[in-house]
Amino acid sequence: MTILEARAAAHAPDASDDDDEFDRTPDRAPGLHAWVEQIAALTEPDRVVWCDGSDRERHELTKVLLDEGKLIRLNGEYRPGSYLARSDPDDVARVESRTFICSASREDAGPTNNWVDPAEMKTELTARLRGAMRGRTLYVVPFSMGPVGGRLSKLGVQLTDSAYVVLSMHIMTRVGAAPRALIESGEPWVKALHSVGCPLVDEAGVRHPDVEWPCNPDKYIAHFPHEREIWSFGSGYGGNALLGKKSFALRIASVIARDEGWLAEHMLLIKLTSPAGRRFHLAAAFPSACGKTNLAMLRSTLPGWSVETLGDDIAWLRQGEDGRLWAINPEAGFFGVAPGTGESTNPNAMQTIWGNTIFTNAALTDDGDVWWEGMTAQPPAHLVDWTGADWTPGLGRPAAHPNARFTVPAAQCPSIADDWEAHDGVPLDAIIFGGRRASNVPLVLEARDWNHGVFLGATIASEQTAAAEGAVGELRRDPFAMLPFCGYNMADYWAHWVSVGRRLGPQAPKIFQVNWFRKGSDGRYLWPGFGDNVRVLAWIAARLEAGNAETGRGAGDASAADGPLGVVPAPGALDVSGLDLAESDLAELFAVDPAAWLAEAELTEEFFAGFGERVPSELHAELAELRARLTRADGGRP
Ligand SMILES: Nc1nc2c(ncn2[C@@H]2O[C@H](COP(=O)(O)OP(=O)(O)OP(=O)(O)O)[C@@H](O)[C@H]2O)c(=O)[nH]1
Ligand SMILES: O=C([O-])CC(=O)C(=O)O
Ligand SMILES: [Mn+2]
Repeated sequence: MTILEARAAAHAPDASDDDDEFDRTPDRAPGLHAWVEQIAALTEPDRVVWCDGSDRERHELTKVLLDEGKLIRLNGEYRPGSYLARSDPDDVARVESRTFICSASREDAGPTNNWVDPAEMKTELTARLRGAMRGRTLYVVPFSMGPVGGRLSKLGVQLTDSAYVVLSMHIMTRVGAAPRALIESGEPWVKALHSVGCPLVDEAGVRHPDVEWPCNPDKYIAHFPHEREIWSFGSGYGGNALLGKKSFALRIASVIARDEGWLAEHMLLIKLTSPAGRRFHLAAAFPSACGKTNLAMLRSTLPGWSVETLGDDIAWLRQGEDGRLWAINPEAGFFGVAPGTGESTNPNAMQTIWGNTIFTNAALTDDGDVWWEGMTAQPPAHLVDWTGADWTPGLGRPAAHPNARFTVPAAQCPSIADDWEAHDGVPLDAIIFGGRRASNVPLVLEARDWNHGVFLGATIASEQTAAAEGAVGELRRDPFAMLPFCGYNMADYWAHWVSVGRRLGPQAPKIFQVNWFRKGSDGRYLWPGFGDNVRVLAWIAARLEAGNAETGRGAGDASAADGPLGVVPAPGALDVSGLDLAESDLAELFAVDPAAWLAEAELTEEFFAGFGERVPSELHAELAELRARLTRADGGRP
């Protein structure tokens, strides 16, 4: 039965007898079948539809959403096959305060996660889910994270009562018969249950009209790492509802990775090619809305250098038979930040979203296209803003929500690498950590060794962005850009990184830290960023070449010098030719104020103390080493 037929049947008088598609599904995966039946009995949807990921399904879901007024069709002349969704104004970003890691003990979740006893959480959520899908359709969405059947790939099934979520899962993951067949053949898989928590029929059996963006003021994004399960209730927003992404590929996968000896990371993945044709694979972890998608799609301003895109948000890293660390992007699409994305900043993203794109919370132009702040230098004279209200420039409020997003297939990206779906992934040469820091953190530095790199990752702080609730601009620790995404105790996660490095030994990727966001005393960004970030990548490549030539690490060739924080470019080693960059700004980009850093070291000590005994001794040793170097740089004052 197709989705439209199922809906028609459900509205026919005697539909209830044969509308359950799953009754006619052969019971080859009793776990899956029984689970779907159990959730259907609990949530009481009008019907259950098994999704196959086909184009036909996509068209039918789109028609349903258009008919229900939940999508607006954009002008096909400008944006073929594309739609705009407007969310509830209270459902626009991830809800970290309502995100839970329900491990067996509070200590396993650690001090950075919200913890609730798993049995208690299931009892509470079961009550919330009772009848939660009344009047709606329960979609069963089998999917693969990573290419279907790939060595590093993993399987999941999302149950959801949102057609918008199914359409988005079509783009962001590999949905369909192939992952379902693997699940039915007995491969392990992750249960991902999602409901917007907004039934259309109340307890008395009275049907209520639907709304443009159903959701519930009470939200739960709950993870059960031991059972490898996700229960998400009350939100339709991407990071809370597209459960393959942050919930599975990071929170649950980080636990699987700990148990299996690999790494699930909040990292973009790129291939960098030098003028001499040398190729480097780099992964970079930046907190939400701190430049991953932009770096992943970088268009080089340095002649001869190029960047190809492999992934823009998540990377799974695993040691290969050759002893090196190999990486895949487990996703199939991009869920990118729209504001700030324009021809001048990210032309590859602008070309990627030429069509077949779902926009959420963008503004609508009078001729049926989308617009957001930063798409063009001048806004159109009139828009309908993300809330559906009329908008004209000068109103003093943005037309698009600051966390407006585009959802688009990765294959449409003009800079996508040929091998982005390679089953074994790509061998990694370097790992980069970064954050949004107006002060203190230099443009780039290189870790002295793996453990120093783990220390750099563990101590990242970044200014809050609109990607999650909270005060934008406030500085917070975001170790490894994983603060909201680590599915277990963050200190254990650091220890896991240390142990992975030990296993990789000399084959480990080199580790770097970058900061595109340093500001001058006048408040302007000191570094041009975007395409010019390739200049930093070129220096990193030079360091990788130097590392290959030498046996050891650290400074020791013409490209680098030793600094208190790490290895930095030697004078002249960073190519800034043709940039309008004052000598004083360049100096400021690398300035290290030992007093400010000693104060930051104090805060790091406090931060580590919050994790107690579980912090690996290697990180305490790195902190001691940092303080010693800073004290020497400060003229030896204690
Ligand atoms: N000044 C400056 N801004 C940048 C740079 N790179 C990205 N940005 C801006 O930072 C914001 C977020 O960039 P994204 O690339 O979407 O960030 P992200 O890390 O992919 O965000 P998530 O998808 O939320 O994880 C956008 O407004 C960008 O325009 C840069 O090099 N310099
Ligand atoms: O997960 C989301 O909602 C969007 C995203 O990429 C992030 O916040 O890091
Ligand atoms: Mn992104």
